[in-house]
Amino acid sequence: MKLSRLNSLRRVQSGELIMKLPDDHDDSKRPQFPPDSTSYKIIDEIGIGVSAVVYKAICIPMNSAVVAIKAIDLDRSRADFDDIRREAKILSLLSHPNILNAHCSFTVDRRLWVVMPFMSAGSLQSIISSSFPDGLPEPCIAVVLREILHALSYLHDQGHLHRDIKAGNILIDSNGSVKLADFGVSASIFEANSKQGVSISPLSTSMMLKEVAGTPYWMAPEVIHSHNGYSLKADIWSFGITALELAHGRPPLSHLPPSKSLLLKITRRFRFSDYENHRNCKNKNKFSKGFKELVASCLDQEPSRRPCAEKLLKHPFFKNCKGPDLLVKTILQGLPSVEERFKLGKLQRLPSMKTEEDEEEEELEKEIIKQRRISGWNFNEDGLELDPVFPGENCEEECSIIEEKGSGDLSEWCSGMSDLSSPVGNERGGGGGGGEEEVVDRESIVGGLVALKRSLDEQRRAVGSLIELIEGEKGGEMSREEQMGRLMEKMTKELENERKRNFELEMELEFLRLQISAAYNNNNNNNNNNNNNNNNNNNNGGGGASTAINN
Ligand SMILES: Nc1ncnc2c1ncn2[C@@H]1O[C@H](COP(=O)(O)OP(=O)(O)OP(=O)(O)O)[C@@H](O)[C@H]1O
Repeated sequence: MKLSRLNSLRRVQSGELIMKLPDDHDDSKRPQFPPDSTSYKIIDEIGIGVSAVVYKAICIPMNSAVVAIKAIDLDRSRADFDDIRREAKILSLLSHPNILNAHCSFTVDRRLWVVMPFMSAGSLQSIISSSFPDGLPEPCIAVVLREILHALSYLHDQGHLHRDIKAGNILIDSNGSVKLADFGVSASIFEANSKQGVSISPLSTSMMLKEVAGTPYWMAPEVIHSHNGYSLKADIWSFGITALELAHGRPPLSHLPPSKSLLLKITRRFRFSDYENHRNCKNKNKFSKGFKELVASCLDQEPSRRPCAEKLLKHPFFKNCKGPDLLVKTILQGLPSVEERFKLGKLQRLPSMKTEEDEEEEELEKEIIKQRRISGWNFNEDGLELDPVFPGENCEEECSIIEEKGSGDLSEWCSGMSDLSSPVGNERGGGGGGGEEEVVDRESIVGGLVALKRSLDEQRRAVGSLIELIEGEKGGEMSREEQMGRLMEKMTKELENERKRNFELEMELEFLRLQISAAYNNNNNNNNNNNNNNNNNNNNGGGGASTAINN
């Protein structure tokens, strides 16, 4: 999911938008791919996102060169027309071996087709989810991270933020070359500041962006909640999260829905300094000290303390880093093709494919949730993970719970909400009694709602299985096309529901944001009133103060 301005694409008509995106500054050097759909023949589907489908295709007039086409549904896309134009402009000015440029793009009906070089191994995210669910070997992570740092160093030098660094946007070719892709939410710091009327100097720390953009699990805390905005170092945070994603096979907090992970980042601080408490965790020797240090430096809460890409490239972690052919030998050999992986992944995503193990895991998770409330998050350098902290518990117990099952559900949300509803009173020693009662009340209500939601989910799943069963019985008579059609219909519905849910969660988040600012405003007003009272009392002499307090 990407957060960006809501779309205003209704005015885009077929054929209205045609852009050429040179992959080299010198137009004469590069092949000109035709910007019309009849020149391309789609071979296979290789990926699907929230608002786009990616195809493997050939370009007939270009000697049937293999390409990838990302077909973005303009009605569903959250990016607006200006964003798309800006992405095209940014891409056309960039030229780096670790950045994937598009050949050209144009509209076909209500879709924007972006024609790109085909990276035959697909994204690292798809590689990991199909063949390395527990993460990549460290020497391979080093190769990938170094190549991405080269891309970032180049981008940042030009004043651009990528704003969506993650394994899903890192593509690998058959020769092991690594490229950063998807500049859909990228931004130019110069552009943003000239829009805001700020005078520009490339080294100025005042070059700040304010728009919330990116994918929640990878977003830097300052992107979500800073009043001053954020800058290039937001990409360094996402780079650190990507390093964890490559190491563990998933980003931290990904067991929570995206909006909850955002909320936790707003309400909690990841305190790196506390990691010493977690020395006893398992897996502590899985990663080198150099790797842990590199990641820790990128995940510093304070953006200015995070090293820039150029400096990270000099980190000792990269000292013995191998070339991209290591990826060919270690990762690509025997890897199913991107098309095969996509088809397999599609089947695995079907609800009926839920295994008994998954269900057991859910049960255990529910049990843990009943017993635990999370009071914070720590970056655990040894375990290389963001760990939840449970109040008054020792590390070993925490770690075993985290490692067994992860954690989190609406009870965390609830504990987050209790803090949100009274942040000022709790933190500043004011507020008085009643807070605890409110938390308990809220918890029991949320507990009830959680139970209700689960029971509805269970029923939904049961009905789903029933439908599957009935469809399965008919399956013998159905042609393969019919079956695929039904499957597509079902998946489209699921996707639509997911989009609705995400939208609702975003609305909830917005509501909570408003609550926070209202709470702060109230508190400021109260403080002002108290100050005024104190001033009045001081003017009236010592006796007046006690009268005001008693009242
Ligand atoms: N140029 C390409 N060459 C080969 N495979 C590609 C190419 N572009 C995308 N893919 C494949 O298609 C998948 C989906 O691409 P897409 O850009 O929609 O993914 P995403 O970044 O995971 O989604 P989103 O942008 O919605 O967050 C990728 O995971 C990758 O495997």
